[in-house]
Amino acid sequence: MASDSSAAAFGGLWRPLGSPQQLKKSQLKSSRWFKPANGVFSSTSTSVSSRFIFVLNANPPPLKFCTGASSSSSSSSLSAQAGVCDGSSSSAYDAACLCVSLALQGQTQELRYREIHVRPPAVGKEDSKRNAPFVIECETPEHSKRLMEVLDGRIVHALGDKPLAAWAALEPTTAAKDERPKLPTSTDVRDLGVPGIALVENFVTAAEERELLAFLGEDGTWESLAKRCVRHYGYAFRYATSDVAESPDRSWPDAIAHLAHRVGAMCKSGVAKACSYGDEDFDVSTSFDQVTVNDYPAGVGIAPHVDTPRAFGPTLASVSLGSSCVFEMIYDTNAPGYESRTRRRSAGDARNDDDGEPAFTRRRLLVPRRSLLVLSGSARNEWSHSVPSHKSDDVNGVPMPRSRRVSLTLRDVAGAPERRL
Ligand SMILES: O=C(O)CCC(=O)C(=O)O
Ligand SMILES: [Fe+2]
Repeated sequence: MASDSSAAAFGGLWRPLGSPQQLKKSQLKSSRWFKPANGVFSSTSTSVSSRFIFVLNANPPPLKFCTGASSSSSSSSLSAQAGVCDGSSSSAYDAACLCVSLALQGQTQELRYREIHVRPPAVGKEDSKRNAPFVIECETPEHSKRLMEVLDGRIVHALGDKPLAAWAALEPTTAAKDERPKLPTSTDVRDLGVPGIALVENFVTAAEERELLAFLGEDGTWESLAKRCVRHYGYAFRYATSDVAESPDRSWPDAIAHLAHRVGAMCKSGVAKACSYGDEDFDVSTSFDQVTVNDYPAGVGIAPHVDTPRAFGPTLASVSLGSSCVFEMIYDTNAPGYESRTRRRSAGDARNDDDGEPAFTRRRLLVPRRSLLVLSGSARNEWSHSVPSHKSDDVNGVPMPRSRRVSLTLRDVAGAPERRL
């Protein structure tokens, strides 16, 4: 954190926001970025790369600020970035540049603008102007540390009616990432501590697995995504808008109908409930009318996400074929109601906070080949799920090589007028 004198150095433009806790951003869904304990680097601090991430947490107002207001000796070298912005689509980017420029002028004279690079968020994201994470690349880790200290937990006042809050975190070096203690992997959902999750092992036999894979190999065409192929039954899923087609527009072959019926019956029978953690969160009323098949090459996974509740009903089910894998469930503890929903904490909680409270809780579950995984309640709506991309999963110290994995995700299209089952 910068000292009080920095506020004067910034001509009153900045003030500390109090606890950086207020500025934690939910989109930082992994513990990749971190802050040193209490904002202080100790000899045991993780070593950092030259990059840090920087988030502006409000819609940037049209910037009225102009170069004339910054009359420090270094302003001439910075003025190109601190110019007037008309509030158009690039305003978040300009605001980030401006924040960094001010930080450089007021605090770290020896840093020059040419030594950093602000990367705007990926183009085309609808909300890129709000909560936009910027990656700042400095020349050295020392520079990134100093800039983070200056920017983190600050609010910019002179940019218009709406203040912009800044939240920053550092990137650990690759070596430091490898040094982190490995999270334990649960082999039983009841040890996982994620309410509303069930795992039914050996849900399909080896013969059924062969038949399903043979059927999928012959049936229709695959759609290629960046690293995996997908196919949909019942309703198409549109990745660009995270939505499904309005009415069923895909075939519903017998093999798929049979599987959907079996999964639905398993959920209703109470067997899935018996294999679950957190019964009261477990909704078993679903009939499945949409199936997405994911075909993952060896080592490929899927990024953390919550299946959009707008499109899909309260229960998700996934049947794993061809390979086991480790699922990672992530909960953002800054979301309201964390304590009441998560009844246990384990030594495996990932911590990237600076006051001992975990900012994100991460749990790992071994999902065996031929099993049925069911997500409902909190597990479906509040925890994001992912399959991290690894050639080999570490299961409590034992390497488990991953081969090609085909999963069938069964869902119920929210509000669909007709039910197939
Ligand atoms: O591969 C899996 O089991 C999960 C797939 C998934 O999360 C999805 O399709 O939304
Ligand atoms: Fe999913």
